[in-house]
Amino acid sequence: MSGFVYRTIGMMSGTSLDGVDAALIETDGVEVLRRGASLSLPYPASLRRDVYALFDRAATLRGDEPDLLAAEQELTALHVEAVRQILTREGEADLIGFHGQTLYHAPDRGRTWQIGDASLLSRETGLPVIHDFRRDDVAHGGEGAPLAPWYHAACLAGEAGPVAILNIGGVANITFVGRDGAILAGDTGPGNALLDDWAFRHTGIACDRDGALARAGKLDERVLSVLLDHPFFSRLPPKSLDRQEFAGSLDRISLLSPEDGAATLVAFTVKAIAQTQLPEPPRAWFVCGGGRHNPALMTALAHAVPGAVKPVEALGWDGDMVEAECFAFLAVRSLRGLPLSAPGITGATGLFTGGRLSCAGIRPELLVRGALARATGQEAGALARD
Ligand SMILES: Nc1ncnc2c1ncn2[C@@H]1O[C@H](COP(=O)(O)OP(=O)(O)OP(=O)(O)O)[C@@H](O)[C@H]1O
Ligand SMILES: CC(=O)N[C@H]1[C@@H]2OC[C@@H](O2)[C@@H](O)[C@@H]1O[C@H](C)C(=O)O
Repeated sequence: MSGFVYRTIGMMSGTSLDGVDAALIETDGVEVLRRGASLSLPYPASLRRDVYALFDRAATLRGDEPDLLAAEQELTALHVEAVRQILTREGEADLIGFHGQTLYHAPDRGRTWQIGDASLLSRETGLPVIHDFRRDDVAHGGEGAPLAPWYHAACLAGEAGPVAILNIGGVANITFVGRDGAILAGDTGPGNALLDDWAFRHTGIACDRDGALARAGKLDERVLSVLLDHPFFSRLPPKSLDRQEFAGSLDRISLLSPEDGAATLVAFTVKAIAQTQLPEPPRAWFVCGGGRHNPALMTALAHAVPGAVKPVEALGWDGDMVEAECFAFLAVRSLRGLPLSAPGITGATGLFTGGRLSCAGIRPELLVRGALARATGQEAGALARD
């Protein structure tokens, strides 16, 4: 253990817009000592609709539009509720890592934007909140994503490379760990987001549950090659995506039946993963994120890549909570000034820390004591534990 151990609640609301995942871990930002309570709170359908509508205008939003602020308040309130429920089960915590909802991600334009009111979250919970994890990385020439490789690598400690951790969320991303422990990471392409949108369009259900549509359909090779004809796929990792980057793909499959369209989208996600250029083929692929619940995706993946394909539960992890736990871990790294950026992970020009601290909810005397503790060489965790 290299420092003070923090009981930290991490929260992620991912690109699938399915809701907020929250998990408490005990960590010093280098190792994970304990995984505690976790939960998911679904977005109400109206909030999902409201955020979805914001995606379409994200590039031109200023940040003070009433509908944007209303969505931000509502999703922050859901995070406050998630913290309350975790605290009911865990008693106390030191810190919150708050990812927020990515609205817009364009590192090539120097922007990545996660909405969520960290100051309100801190006031409502009385805890310090680390947020805005991606901005500094972009400022240092990085992609701003993925950041989870830090957590994947910490949890993999002792597992011999070459292995891959594959997250299939709304977007899919990979962490490759070589024999020598070197990490190469990046988004691979679409995950479930297109399939969710397609399923919703045809069935009114928010995802292709258990791959039912895709398993009844046939992949259209010609359409698949059109989908794969996108400049993102000729880039080498590290690289990242905005959720909406491939939204136009749905127009390209619009003439297919619901089943064939779903089968083609599954093949799109899987082919994009399989063709990602890695230093050597992983001997095992451990899959986390909601996509591992889709048997159509998992079966297609097992056929498309060399090496074993298993859910991360094979490593003893909870594949639905990896990202929430990750933002708890990264919050502690941020508090301690440890790196969140690295050239092999995000393409940043060096090792840099990131994230912002909101202490709006902390009693002033604790802040003063926290500052004193830091000045005398103790760690800031003393601040919230007091
Ligand atoms: N039983 C299931 N059958 C099919 N798909 C499922 C099932 N359960 C979950 N999913 C998929 O998983 C998605 C949610 O995955 P997850 O929570 O990992 O995404 P996210 O965290 O929002 O995304 P990201 O990692 O891109 O931020 C759902 O939108 C759905 O597509
Ligand atoms: C900009 C943004 O929010 N990116 C997400 C998204 O969801 C999956 C993939 O795209 C990944 O790059 C990232 O999230 C995870 C938690 C990450 O940063 O590792």
